[in-house]
Amino acid sequence: MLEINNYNSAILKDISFSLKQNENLIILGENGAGKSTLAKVLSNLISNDNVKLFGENIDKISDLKRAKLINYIPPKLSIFDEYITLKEFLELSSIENIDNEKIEKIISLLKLEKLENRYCKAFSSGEKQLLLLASSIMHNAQITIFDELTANLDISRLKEVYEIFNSDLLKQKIIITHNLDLANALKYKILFIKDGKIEFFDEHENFFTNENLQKFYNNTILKLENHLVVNL
Ligand SMILES: Nc1ncnc2c1ncn2[C@@H]1O[C@H](COP(=O)(O)OP(=O)(O)OP(=O)(O)O)[C@@H](O)[C@H]1O
Repeated sequence: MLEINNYNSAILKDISFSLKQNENLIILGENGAGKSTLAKVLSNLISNDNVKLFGENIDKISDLKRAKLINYIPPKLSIFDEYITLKEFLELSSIENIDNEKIEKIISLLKLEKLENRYCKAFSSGEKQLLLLASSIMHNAQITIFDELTANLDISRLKEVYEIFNSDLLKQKIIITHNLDLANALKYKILFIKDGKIEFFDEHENFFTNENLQKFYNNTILKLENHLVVNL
């Protein structure tokens, strides 16, 4: 259960909504709308007393407990140790004991065997995003927020990530994306933010109507069969 009440800042305006336990969410909105800022507020990277996690005020929860409850995955991997390998990164992603069997399973699931003992700093953008996904599965928080995880993934990787999002491998998920086809296929609840304000918060089927696509995307999106494509 996640709740935010009347959050205001220079960027976000009167933000209130709640998610039930295990209810997943997609956050949409144009560049600069406030999506990443909202994610940082929800995970207390921007500290506040407007968010409640499972009934408790986020700023009153200990760091360890908060890490178990919510995990923000940023758009880009930051490496503080240039000699850290993928396997070592995954070992550090566990909150509790290091589970080597789980690490091997995740490496195999995401087909990362070739990268296992290589230094993360040299990974391509897409490989770094797969590492972030693997790390989030190791961390296994109650709620994971992905900020543009799929931005650099090729089509077959995108499909694999879609399947992971569609499975129960991760618990509750909040996904920030510009990929409307992914948002449409996942069928999560939708939150659309514009200029720091929530313009839409409801079920998926009420968002992806031709009327809304016109309203929120100014005729730049076409619905072809059940897919959304950019009208170039
Ligand atoms: N630390 C900051 N100080 C000042 N302005 C900021 C700061 N962080 C973000 N902003 C501004 O707040 C607005 C919202 O930024 P945010 O990163 O939340 O947008 P976004 O919706 O995630 O965009 P994008 O889709 O481009 O990633 C932008 O105009 C941005 O320039």
